[in-house]
Amino acid sequence: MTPAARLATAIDLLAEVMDTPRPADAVTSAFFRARRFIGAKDRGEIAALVYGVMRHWARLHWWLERVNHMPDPRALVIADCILSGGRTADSVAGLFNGAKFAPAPLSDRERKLIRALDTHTLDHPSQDEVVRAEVPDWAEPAMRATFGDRFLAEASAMLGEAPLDLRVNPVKATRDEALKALADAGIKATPTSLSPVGLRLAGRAPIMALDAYKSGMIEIQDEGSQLVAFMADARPGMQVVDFCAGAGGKTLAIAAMMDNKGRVVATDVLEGRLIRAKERFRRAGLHNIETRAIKTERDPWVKRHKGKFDRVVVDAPCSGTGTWRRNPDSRWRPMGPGLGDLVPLQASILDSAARLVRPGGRLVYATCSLLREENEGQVEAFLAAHADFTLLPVADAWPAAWGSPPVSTDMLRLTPLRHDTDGFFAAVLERRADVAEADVAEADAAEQVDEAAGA
Ligand SMILES: C[S@@+](CC[C@H](N)C(=O)[O-])C[C@H]1O[C@@H](n2cnc3c(N)ncnc32)[C@H](O)[C@@H]1O
Repeated sequence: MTPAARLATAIDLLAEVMDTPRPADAVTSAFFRARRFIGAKDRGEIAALVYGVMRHWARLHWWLERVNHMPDPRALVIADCILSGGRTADSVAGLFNGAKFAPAPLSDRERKLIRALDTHTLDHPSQDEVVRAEVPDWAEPAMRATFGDRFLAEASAMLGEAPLDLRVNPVKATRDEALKALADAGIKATPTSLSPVGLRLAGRAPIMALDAYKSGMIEIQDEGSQLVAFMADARPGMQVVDFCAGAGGKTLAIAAMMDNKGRVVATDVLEGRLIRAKERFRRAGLHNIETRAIKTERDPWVKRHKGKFDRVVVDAPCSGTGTWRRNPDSRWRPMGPGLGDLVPLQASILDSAARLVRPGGRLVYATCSLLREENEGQVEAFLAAHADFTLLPVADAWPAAWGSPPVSTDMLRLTPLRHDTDGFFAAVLERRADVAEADVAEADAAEQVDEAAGA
């Protein structure tokens, strides 16, 4: 494809992304599936143009507003070419030439636009901090409350692309064996510094086409997500629930730690996700996982299995603020419920899932959010309401066999700035081993009153 044809295709893709509430990665995959004639290199460059616009969204809108131009897909791509791509106005005019497969020629208004933007760059001293840091209004107060004077530094660390990380499946291979398999396929990777089974790729690579992936030797998983799964310290023979298992990213890591011994129950309210997860479990050679769709977090299954599990992991639905590098569009149109609905839902899920933990067992609460109210705030509220649980510091929760813990704090808080992982949070709550029968009976009675009241 010519550079002009790539630009024209990028404008079409951006228009589709802007025209739907669906996540950009899903729209992009469907767009290229419908245009199989576009080669891998061109696909990469077209996606990079569109993702560039989404990463520069606030600043591009700031500039377009300043020069009084509508932020339509053409204008956004034109502005990004000049402000971030370093193109001159003349070179942009040369690409919008109306030739076959090229974008239509610039209108008079667009000609004025490129002259106004010529020689400028994305950042401008008059931009507010939130514009420079690409933070949407809905997240600003919570991010400021979380980070205080580190707000700009933490937010700025999320402007770039996330690295591509892999988790080596210990049931199938060692990290050295996986490194060799990747090297044999011409892919450069290095061991991750925090996860003992992680690999970080030097760039992008078609991982899913590799034998090492198809045979279950490696999985795509951010290093931070791997660390969250290890916080469960799931051991062979244990009974474990992954309560919000989704497509099974953490379930895979947890079950692999158990070396196929014991049982993992992966539950979720979305059955479709669990069905997709099953294929991943099969590929990974893990036979100790069963899936169970639940209607809500208060599904009768939970009551029937009260106090039965050594480990219960709650990877709660959240704002996803920790994954902004990976999904830049999600900051501009949060998918699903907003913070006002998420926070009570997280509390309700945690409260219900806690019933599954046996005395002496552990509850792991995790999110891919950076926001205090979804993280420490939830844990503090839970502990205040559940005297039979205590917080286990990371060093005490971390699996002894996995070397030193990644942090020395009470809870695991990972940010792109400080750990170069996605933003993740995890806290381990241990249920007192001596929970008396009387306490359990009292909790049962309270629960029956709640149920009778329709809570
Ligand atoms: C952060 S995602 C889980 C990601 C997954 N653990 C992984 O590592 O791939 C949160 C999941 O919670 C599920 N969920 C939402 N509401 C729920 C509820 N009330 N009870 C249980 N799961 C719920 C969502 O369907 C979603 O799959």
